[in-house]
Amino acid sequence: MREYVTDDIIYALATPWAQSALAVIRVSGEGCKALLATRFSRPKSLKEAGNATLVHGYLQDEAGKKIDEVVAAVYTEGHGYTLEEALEFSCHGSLAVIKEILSLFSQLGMRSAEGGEFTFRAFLHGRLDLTQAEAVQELVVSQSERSRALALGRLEGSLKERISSLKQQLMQIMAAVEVQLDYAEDELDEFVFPRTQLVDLIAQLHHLSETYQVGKLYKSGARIVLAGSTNAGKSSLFNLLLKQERSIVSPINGTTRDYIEADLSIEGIPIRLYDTAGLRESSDSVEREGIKRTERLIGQADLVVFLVDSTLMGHVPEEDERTLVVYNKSDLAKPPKGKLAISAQSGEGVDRLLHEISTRLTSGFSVSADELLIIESERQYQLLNASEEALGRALALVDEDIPLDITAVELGEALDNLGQLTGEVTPSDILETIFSGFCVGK
Ligand SMILES: Nc1nc2c(c(=O)[nH]1)N(C=O)[C@@H](CNc1ccc(C(=O)N[C@@H](CCC(=O)O)C(=O)O)cc1)CN2
Ligand SMILES: Nc1nc2c(ncn2[C@@H]2O[C@H](COP(=O)(O)OP(=O)(O)OP(=O)(O)O)[C@@H](O)[C@H]2O)c(=O)[nH]1
Ligand SMILES: [Mg+2]
Repeated sequence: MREYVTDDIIYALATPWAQSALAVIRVSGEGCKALLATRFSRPKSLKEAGNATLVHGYLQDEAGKKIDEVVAAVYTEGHGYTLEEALEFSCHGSLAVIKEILSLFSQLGMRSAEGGEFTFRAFLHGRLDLTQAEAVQELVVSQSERSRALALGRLEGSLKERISSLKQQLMQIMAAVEVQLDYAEDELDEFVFPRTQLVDLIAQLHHLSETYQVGKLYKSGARIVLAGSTNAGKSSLFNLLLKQERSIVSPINGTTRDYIEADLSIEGIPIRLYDTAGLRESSDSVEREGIKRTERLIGQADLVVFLVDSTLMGHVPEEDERTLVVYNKSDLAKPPKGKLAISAQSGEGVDRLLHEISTRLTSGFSVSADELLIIESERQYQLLNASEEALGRALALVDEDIPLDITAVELGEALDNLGQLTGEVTPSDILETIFSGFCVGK
């Protein structure tokens, strides 16, 4: 993998490659103001502009031909997102304009940025630690109100602060051990290992790493399959949830053949929802293939919403943690008492169903889904686990009265893992992997 060079001038389109009202092209690196002043209609204004100022003018080519009328936002060194001297050009969002400006920038000898390179520089110059840098991308890709709010919290440093507190506690334990190792035993009062603190620290680490279950759900979402006999109302419910007539609804049994999928969000959880072919014995080979696919989807689902037609009842499967039985057509027939009932026609009971779905998906978590600090990065999860495991080993060593210097090694490893989390001791190839997953221009 290519190492990021960090002392040159980089540029990138920060908005989509598409026609729009405005487009933003950002530039970062020492000397970018003076360099771009050579292609700006008001070179002196740009060169001398102070931090956080806007300069209006034209970008023009070497021959002085105007490319576009733009507004340049100016950041001086020590300011702005990257903490480097930087510029942002807001131009007209035409593909022709964007192409010409990018080609102008390339001719000037600046380098087109790799994914995540602006954020990498922000990290390098200390604006963000690694948990905050990861939160930037998590914020960019967040799709629900909740994952947005959680990512913003991490960007503001909620996770960084929590890790810092955990590190502080660990270092206190390590300091006590060091004192004991550094001085001969007879110089000290009898040493008591701070066992309670260590046990407590392990519990805190465990709690934080367990929030990944929730984070993963809000980030990657869940697959929900609507299943049931033909005519139970699966397609009607599918359309109702999507607020759109996506799937064909008809009183004919076996209307849906191939499954249909769509995305929605239920109480902040991203959901991929499947409408499937109704289950019944069929002599039609096409329908049988559809039913086979339904069965395959059921096998892969995080949750199966099994619809039962209350007017017919028919086959009702066992409820389990992956299967939610729902009685439809409550407007026509009374469903059994105490069971979840809806009318996909009138919408009655659907809010309760949505809430039940969200409860099901978050049940079994050892931390509350309402937790304010939640991690969603697998990297962070693994480092927290590694740290927790090292502390677990340290505790076992203490309890077996093994010499303290061996315990100290485990404590050191736990600290090292926390350091990798925030990026103090993260090898450069790992950093590259993290940042290269970001959007270009971020
Ligand atoms: N135009 C623009 N919008 C953006 C960004 C950006 O880089 N440019 N961001 C990035 O992707 C995010 C915001 N991040 C930023 C962080 C710090 C500063 C900044 O200039 N900080 C000032 C101090 C500000 C203050 O005092 O409140 C500084 O360092 O002097 C700017 C943007 C989202 N919106
Ligand atoms: N009265 C009433 N009719 C409903 C309700 N839900 C669905 N229906 C009707 O039941 C019939 C079957 O509905 P669909 O949504 O096509 O059923 P399905 O489960 O997708 O059926 P297949 O695709 O054949 O498996 C249609 O005529 C719907 O209008 C309901 O809650 N109340
Ligand atoms: Mg259907």
